[in-house]
Formats: sequence, structure tokens, C-alpha cells
Amino acid sequence: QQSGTLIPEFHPPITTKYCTNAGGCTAQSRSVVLDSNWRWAHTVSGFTSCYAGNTWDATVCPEPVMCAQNCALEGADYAATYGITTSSDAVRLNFVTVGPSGTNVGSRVFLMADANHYQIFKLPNKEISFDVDVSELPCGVVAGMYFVDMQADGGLSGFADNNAGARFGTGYCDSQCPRNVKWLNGEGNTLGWTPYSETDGKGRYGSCCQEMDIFQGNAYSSIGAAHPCSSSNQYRCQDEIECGERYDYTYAYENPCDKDGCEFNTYRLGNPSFFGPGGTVDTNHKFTVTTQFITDTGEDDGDVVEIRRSYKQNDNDIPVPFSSIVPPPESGMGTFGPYESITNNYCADLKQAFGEVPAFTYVGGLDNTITPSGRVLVMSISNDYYNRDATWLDSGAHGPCPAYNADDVELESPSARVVFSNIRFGEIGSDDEQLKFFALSAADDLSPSIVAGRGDQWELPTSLFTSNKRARHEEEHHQQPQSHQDVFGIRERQANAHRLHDLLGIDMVIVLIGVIGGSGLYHLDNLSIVKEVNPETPWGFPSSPIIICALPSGTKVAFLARHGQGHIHAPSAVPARANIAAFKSLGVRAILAFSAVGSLREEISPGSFVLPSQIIDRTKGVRPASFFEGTSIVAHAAFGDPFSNKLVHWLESRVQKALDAEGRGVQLFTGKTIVCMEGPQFSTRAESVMYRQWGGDLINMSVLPEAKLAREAELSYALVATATDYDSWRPQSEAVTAMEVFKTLQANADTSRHVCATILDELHEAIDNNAASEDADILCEEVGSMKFSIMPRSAKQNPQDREKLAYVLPEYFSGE
Ligand SMILES: CSC[C@H]1O[C@H](OP(=O)(O)O)[C@H](O)[C@@H]1O
Ligand SMILES: Nc1ncnc2[nH]cnc12
Repeated sequence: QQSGTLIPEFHPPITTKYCTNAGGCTAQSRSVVLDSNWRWAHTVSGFTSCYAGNTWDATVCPEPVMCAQNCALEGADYAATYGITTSSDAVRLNFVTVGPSGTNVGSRVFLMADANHYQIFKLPNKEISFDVDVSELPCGVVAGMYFVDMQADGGLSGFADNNAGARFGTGYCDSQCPRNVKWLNGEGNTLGWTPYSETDGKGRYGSCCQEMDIFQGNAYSSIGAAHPCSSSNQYRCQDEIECGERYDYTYAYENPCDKDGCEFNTYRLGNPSFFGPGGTVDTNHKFTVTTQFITDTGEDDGDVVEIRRSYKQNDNDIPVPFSSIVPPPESGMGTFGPYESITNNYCADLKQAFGEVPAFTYVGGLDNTITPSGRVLVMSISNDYYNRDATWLDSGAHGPCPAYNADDVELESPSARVVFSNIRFGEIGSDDEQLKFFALSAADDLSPSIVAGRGDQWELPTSLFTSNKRARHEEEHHQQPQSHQDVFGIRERQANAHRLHDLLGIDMVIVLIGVIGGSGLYHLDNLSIVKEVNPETPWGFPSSPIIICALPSGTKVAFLARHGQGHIHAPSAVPARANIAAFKSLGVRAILAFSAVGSLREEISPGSFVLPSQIIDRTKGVRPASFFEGTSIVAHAAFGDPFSNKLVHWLESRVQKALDAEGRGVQLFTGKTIVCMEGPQFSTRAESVMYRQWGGDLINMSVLPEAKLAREAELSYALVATATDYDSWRPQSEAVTAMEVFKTLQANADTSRHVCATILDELHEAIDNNAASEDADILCEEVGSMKFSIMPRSAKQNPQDREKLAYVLPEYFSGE
């Protein structure tokens, strides 16, 4: 195809940014170009259209090569004909545009580096962020921001009869191997052209290439998806079979690409309220999407092993929630996960769980989705007529939209539009320090691929939803523990069971242990997720949804990330009351809290584990530290022994054994004193020295008010302090920095997980059978401790306050 000269081609300008960690972000003047498929093509020497309506002119285009030689692509009137406008750093795409020469539906543009070349993005070890406004995108209309493996010059140099090139938007390909591409490999795709709509048809050939969808979405649903292809570079598939046209099992998977792709759709993964109008990501308003391409080596030349996405809105970082893949119950499979990013393991599990053909793996997984060679950035809006409709995005299991057909979408939603803006590309974390933190220090920790990569520990779960008879039996058995009924009031147990039932949709799950993960510890190993729950307590929501998980034995524990998934709560802002109240409401009796701490003693070297027995409070009174605060009820909990002595004592030998078994030589210390400071800045050298003089052995920012609140809620509480640094008291050493802490965080988190995997079953058993076992009183110590701490009832006490307190202390305040 040739280049026309009748209508000047003026690429709408747009500013993007390139960001580095060292230098910040630099503005770049770029532009967008309309895909050639949308353009008017006419005879080189006249005005006869080569393609009109939905067919080729047989005279001008009797066969593919002559068609390309005879036809010229024209410049585009971006705004009037196609509804494409740019302004500063934003591009707006309108869905339907009634223009001078008819009605245009949908569009596709590519980001240009210069007038004749697409911008090429090398993705490994990089991230891309952009803002998007999908508020005007209803069901059935999908906006896309994605990367495809097109040639930088649009095929101009590679194909003799392509003289238009990237300047006219040629060379498109994607993983659907679309056969509606009119200009392909320097030829018209005229052979076997069969119309399928008033304007479009399909030719014999299709244009395949690897595709990475960083965002396909509308106001109701959104996905990120990896679509590998076995071939690298754009590839012309030869016929409807090779192009995978037939939607039956025989042919659909014979083409070189994974058309289904491996998607991450939070709705499909059981988080229907995460994304949507009024959702956690509120699609009524603009938000930011960041996608990181994490390599195995942490270097640009490594292999991409994980694709992580997160959101930001109103300055709040919103990590993608941990999600389990829950296959249909009749499949008999347990749940898979948890996952919060795209990895090869996640993709294999996804396909297995939903009974899909594992094309993702067949055609090469992530290795064949993102290669080092670079990608072109596409932005689009459509009702995906080519794939019949966009229900793969937003309807059925994929989103809340009702079934629809693409024609109606066009008629009913002509004013749909999307605005993409503020596109930033660069080094991981260069756009956002928070994300850098995770990429550098905790990506491994949050990455299920790497968890799975540790091999044997990641077991396929025994889900409650698989109606596993043994698990069921155990639950029934647990319903009758005499000791519990003795120790805790039946009314309270019923209340907790009720809440659990409401939250989990299952009867009487016993969850006696709550684990709090601190910095670096955002999940446990060797557990299967039963359910994520997010109880709203009278003190608000916990730091993040609580994950109820099952040990391989079937024992359930509750896990909570203190700083939230994505580490979004600073130590002073951790909603400790909601955290403890939420645990209590689930029936938890004992809390094992992990914390990254600084060491104030030479012998407690970074990497050591400590079970402290005392606390010095250096918080500044800004953290609500009592459930009674702000109520008309006064209580004074005993706190002379801030940790549960018996629980700590029980832990000593078990943790020691677990550390010995791990074999990394991690030392355990007991009987130490921890200073809890306000933060978020670390201590001065003088303060650090002073804490030593006071008798402090460790320092953190988190144990208070957590321990106080656990005591008020009558929960046993022990801290497993994991030393990350030597604070700032050593005269010859550097003062502590976050970077210093990060260095040890990973190893400590691994060991913490090992400790949990080793001791939780026994702890559960000890607690569960406490009346009969030699550890009989692990729990009894705290139970009843508030009885005489609460000032006697008076007429001045507000009944609503009593009701509120019943949430954590139903023993004393409920049933009034
Ligand atoms: C990341 S350095 C300081 C931070 O780490 C500790 O958190 P956590 O106790 O939740 O492990 C420390 O208390 C500070 O909050
Ligand atoms: N040195 C330190 N001070 C306070 N909190 C910490 N958490 C980890 N190291 C710390």
C-alpha cells in the first residue's frame, strides 16, 4: 500500500514521560497515529475507493499484491472523522463518531516515537503507569492499553509494497491473529474476503503476534492479560485453521497464539467489589494503573517472571487483592493460590481450574509474551465486534454486566469514551517509591510464583468448598469441644460462629489462631486460602482483608498483614483496634504477631529471632490505644506482663526447634525488652543509646497498641521479633536506614513462614484441647482478665458504648 497525499497526515501530539530512579521523570514529546485499517484507501492516481462498505473493489484489487500497488492510504481527520483528540498528556477516544463521511465506530492508535516510527518499549525490568478515566465506558464497550510485537516502521522496510509504514499506522498484529486486517505484509488481505458487518470483513490471512494487555476494561470490569505466541515478531497465519478461527476444540488452539490468554480479572477471581463504580477502585473517577514487568534477575536482560499490577486513586495506593482461583465445585479441585499477579504458575492454575486448554503453556508462557525485543503501545476503544462482543470482559463470570450483543451496544452507547493520560514508562519504582519498595524488597515475598518456586511447600489445598468429608467431619467434631464451652460463654461462641457464618458462608469454622504479619511478611506458606474476610468492626475495617487459611491438616488460621497488603499503613496509622476486634469477632483466641525490629544489643545480630517479655512505650499518644477510648466506660487492663507469659513460654521450645530444623543457624533470644517508638523516622543515635541505658534490647514501631488491645480483648498475644538491623547506637556504624532493614527482611520472612508452618498445628491443638492437655492454661491466662478491670456499671454509661464494646467483650457487654 502506498502513501496518499490528499489529506495531510498530522499525528496528534501527546506528552509522555520516561522515568529513572536516579533522575526522576523527563517529559517526551510524542504523538499518536491511527491504525491503517480505519483509513480511506483510494487508487494511487484517482479517487476510487479500494475498499468501500465491507468489500474490496475487484477492479483495483483483483489480488493482494496489485491491490497494495494500486492503493494509497490517506491522512486522517482525527477529531472530526474518528473522535480522537489529544491534549497535553491525554488522549481521548470516542466510541461512535458521526463525521463528514459517515459514522465511525471504535478506533485504534499507536504511540509514535517520531513521524515514521512507533515508540518501542523494552519491557523487562520496567514499569508503565497511566491514568485512565473509564467513567463513560458502559457495559460492552472496552478500552484497551496494550503492547504488541509490531515492527517499529510498520513493516515499511520489510515488505516491498508497503510504502506507507508507521506514518499511516500499518503493521498491526495481536494475539487474536485478526483476519479483519486489510493491509498485511505489504499486500491487501483480499483473498477470501468475507464481510461480517456493514463495514468489516475477514480475509484469508491473519496477523498474529505476542500481546500484553496492561489494561482492557470499562467502568465495570478490567483485566490485565498475557497472550503469548510461539513465534516472535509479527506472523501472517495462512488460513482460518492456522489463524485459529474455528471456535471448536480442534482448531482454535492450532494457531501460534494463546487467544484466551492468561488474564487477571479481580471480579472473576472473587473480588466483585474491587473494581467498579463505587468500588475500591472507584471507576466513577480517574485512577492510575501501574504494571511492572519483574525479571528473574532483577536486571533488564533477565526473563520476565511476574507481571504485577497496582492501582492508585486520590493518592492512595491500591494493591490488587490477593485472590484465590476457585474452580467450580463440581470439578472436585481445591482452590489455587493465593495470587495477586500474573506468573506462569498462576496461568497454569487458572487454565486448569476453569478447564481451559492450557494454550498459555503450550505456546511458551511469559517467555513468549514479553521478549527483550521491544513492543509497540496500542490504545483502543471498541465493542469487539470481531470477537462477537466484549462479554469476555464484563459479563457472566467476568463481570457484573448482563448479556448483550455488540450491535445494541453501538446503538445504546454512542457517547461512550475513554481518556488515557499521564503515560509514564521507566525503571521499576521510578514512578512511585511505594512500588519501588515492593519491587526491591518484597516482590519476592508477595510473589506466588516464587513461593511456588520454592517447590515442595506449596501444596494443592483442601478447600472447604470441595466438601471434603474429612475436613467436614473435623469441623463437626470441633463444634463440641467441651473445654471451650467451659471456658468461653456459649453465647459468645454462638455470636462468633454467627459472624463467621455470615462472613464465610460456612458453618462453625474454628479459627483459634490469628497471625499478624509485619513488614516483609505478607503471606504464609503451606496454606490454602479458605476465604478472605473483611469484617467492619465498630472501629472500622482491619488493615487489609483477613485471610482464613487452612493448614495441610485442615486446621484453620487467620492471617492479617499489619500494614495492609501492599504495605499501605504507616506504623502510626495501623488500625490496631479494628485488627484486634476483627480477630476477636472471628473467634480467634491467641495471636502470634511478627515484627521486624532493630537490635539494641550486639549479641542480637540481624537475622536473630526474639520472644520478648517486656515493652517500653515510646509512642506519642497519637494512636488510639484502648477500646474504651472515647466511650463512657472506663477500664484499666493489667499490663505488667504485656505478653502472655504462658503462650511465650510454650513458644520458646517450639520456635527453637523450628529454627534448628530450618538449619540456617538463626538464634533465638528470650526474656528481652522491646522499645516501641512512634516513627515513622528511625531513632537518633542519642535516643538509641538512651534506650540501651533504659534496658531496651530491641526496638520497633508496631507492638503497641497491638499488645494492649489484645489484652483488653482478652486474647493471648506473643510477639516474634525478627531483627533486621542494629538500630543507631553503634558509634562506628552507619545509622539504620530502610535499605538496611530491607536486606534482612526477606530471609527473616522466610524463616517466619517456616516457624509458622512448623508450629501452628501444634499450637492450635494445644489451645483447642486446652482443658485436657498439659498446656491447659495457655488461654485461660487472659480469659477473665478484664472482669475486674472494667469500672462497675453506672447509669451514666451510654448503652451504645456498651453495645460497641460487646463486639470485643461479649462476655461482659452483650445480651443487655
Ligand atoms: C520497615 S522498617 C520499620 C517498620 O518495620 C517494622 O514493622 P513491623 O513491626 O510491622 O514488622 C517496624 O515496627 C516499623 O513499623
Ligand atoms: N531500627 C528500627 N527502629 C524501629 N523499628 C524498626 N524496625 C526494624 N528496624 C527498626
